[in-house]
Amino acid sequence: MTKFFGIEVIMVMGITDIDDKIIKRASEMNMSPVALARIYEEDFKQDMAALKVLPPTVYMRVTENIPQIISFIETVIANGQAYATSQGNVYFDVKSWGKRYGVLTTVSSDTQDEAVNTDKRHVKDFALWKAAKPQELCWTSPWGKGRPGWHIECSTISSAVFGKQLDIHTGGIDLAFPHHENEIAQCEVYHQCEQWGNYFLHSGHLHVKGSQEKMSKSLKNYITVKDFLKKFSSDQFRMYCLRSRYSSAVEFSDKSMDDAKNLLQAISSFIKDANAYIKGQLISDPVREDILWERLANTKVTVKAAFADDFDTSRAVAAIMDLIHHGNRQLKAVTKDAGSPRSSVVYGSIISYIEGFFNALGMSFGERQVALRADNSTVLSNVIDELVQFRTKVRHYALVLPEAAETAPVEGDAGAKGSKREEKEKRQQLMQDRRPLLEACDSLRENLAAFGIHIKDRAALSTWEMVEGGGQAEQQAQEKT
Ligand SMILES: Nc1ncnc2c1ncn2[C@@H]1O[C@H](COP(=O)(O)OP(=O)(O)OP(=O)(O)O)[C@@H](O)[C@H]1O
Repeated sequence: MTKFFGIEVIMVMGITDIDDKIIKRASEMNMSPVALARIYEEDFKQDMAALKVLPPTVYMRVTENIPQIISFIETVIANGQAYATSQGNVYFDVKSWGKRYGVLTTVSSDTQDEAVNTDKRHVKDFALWKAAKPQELCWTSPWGKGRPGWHIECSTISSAVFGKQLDIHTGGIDLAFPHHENEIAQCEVYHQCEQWGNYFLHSGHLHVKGSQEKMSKSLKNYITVKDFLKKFSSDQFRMYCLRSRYSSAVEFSDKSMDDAKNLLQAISSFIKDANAYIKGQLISDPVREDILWERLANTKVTVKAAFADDFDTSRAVAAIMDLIHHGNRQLKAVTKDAGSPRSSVVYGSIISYIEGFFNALGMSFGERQVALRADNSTVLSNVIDELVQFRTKVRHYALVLPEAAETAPVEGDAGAKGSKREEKEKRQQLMQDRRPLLEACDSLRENLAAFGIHIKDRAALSTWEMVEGGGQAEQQAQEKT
C-alpha cells in the first residue's frame, strides 16, 4: 500500500501473551505464562525478520493493556450489551444485539437454546472477562480476579490506537468467525457506531500438498519457518506467496517451490542479460524499441490495476513475466557486432521498473542484490568478475588464430600451394597447442556451476550469474571466501 499507492500505513499487531494454551504449557514447564509468551514472541519476531516481513509500527501486548481492557468492558456493560455473573465472568449478550451480529460471515445470533453447564444466558454469548481458576495468573477487576477473554483484547488495543474507526483489520480466514464477528459487536457497542471496521482482509490457509487440513500446530503437519529457510530463501517464499491471491488457500509442495524458484531464475537471467546488453557484453540485432516502450507502459498500468483489485499479486507477477518474455524476445544475441545502435535506455527502464517492483515486495535481484548482501559477498562478486574477465581473454586467445593463419593463398601459384599446406599445418598445430586452454576454460565453467555460478559464453564474450540457493557447495564456497 505504501510503495504502490503512496498510502501511509500505521500497523498495530496485538500479541496475545495470556490464554488457556499458554497457561497450560507454562504450568507444565513450571514457569510464568508471561515469560513463556516472551520466548515465543521473540522467536516469532526473528522468524518474521528472516522472512523479511516488515515489522508493524507497534506491537501491543495484552498483559500491558489490562486496565484499558477492564474499562472497555465496563463501557460495554454500561451500554447494556454485556452482563456479569455471580461466578465472576462477564459475557457479551449476543441475542439482544440481534440482527447486527454476523455481518462478515452471516452467522445468526438467533438461538432458543439455554446454555448448559455454564453461567452464560445463551450458547452464543462469549466471554469478555474470565474468572480465574485457582493458581492461575490473574488481575483484579470489578468482577473479581480474572483475565480478559480473547476477543476483547483486540477490540481494546485497536480502539486505544485508532479510536472509533479502523480502516483495515487483517487475520487468517479461520478468525472471521467467531473472533472478528465478536470484535465488531464489542466495538460497535463500545463506540456506539454503525460501522467500526471498513475492511477485513482474511488470508487463505496454507495446506500441505495432499492434505485437506490446513497446516496447524495441533495437527502437527507443519514446517517451521527455521526449517523452511534451511532449504529455501525468503525471496523464494515471497515468490511462492505472490503466485496466488492472499485470500486463497495455497498448497505447499516441492513442485510449487520449484515453480517459484524457476520464475526467480528467469527474472534474474533476464536482468543479467539486459545488463550485459547495456554494457555491450551482449551484442544483439537491432531492437524494436517502440514495442518495448509500449509493453513497459502497459505493464505499469496492469500492475497498478491488479494491486488495486484486492492485491491480485498473481496477475501483477504474470504481467511482469510477460514484459520479461518480450524483453528476451527482442534480445537476439549475435556473434558479430554489426555496429547497430544499442537500445540501452529502454532496457535500463525495464530493469529499473522490474527491480523496483520486486524491491517493493521485499525481494532483490542482480548486481544490486549482491551489493546489498554482506561485505564478503561483494568481494566474492568482484573476484568472480575478475576471474570471468581473465577466462574471457584466455578463451579469446585460444579461439582466434592469428590473421596469417587464416589468409587463403593466391590460386595457381606453385609456391603458394606449399605455403597453403604450411599454413594449414601451422594452424592445426596452433589449435592443438591451445586446446588445453579451452579445456581449462570449460572445466572452470563446469566447476563454478557446481557452486551456483553460471558462466554463459556468448561468442567471444562471457557473462556470469549467481543462481540463488545454488546448494551446499555454493555455501561452502562463500564460507571459504
Ligand atoms: N495454515 C494456516 N495458514 C495460514 N494462516 C494460518 C494457518 N493456521 C493458522 N493461521 C493463522 O495464524 C494465526 C494463529 O493461529 P493458531 O494459533 O490458531 O494456529 P494453529 O496452528 O491452527 O493453532 P492450533 O493448532 O494450536 O489451533 C491466526 O491468525 C490464524 O488465522
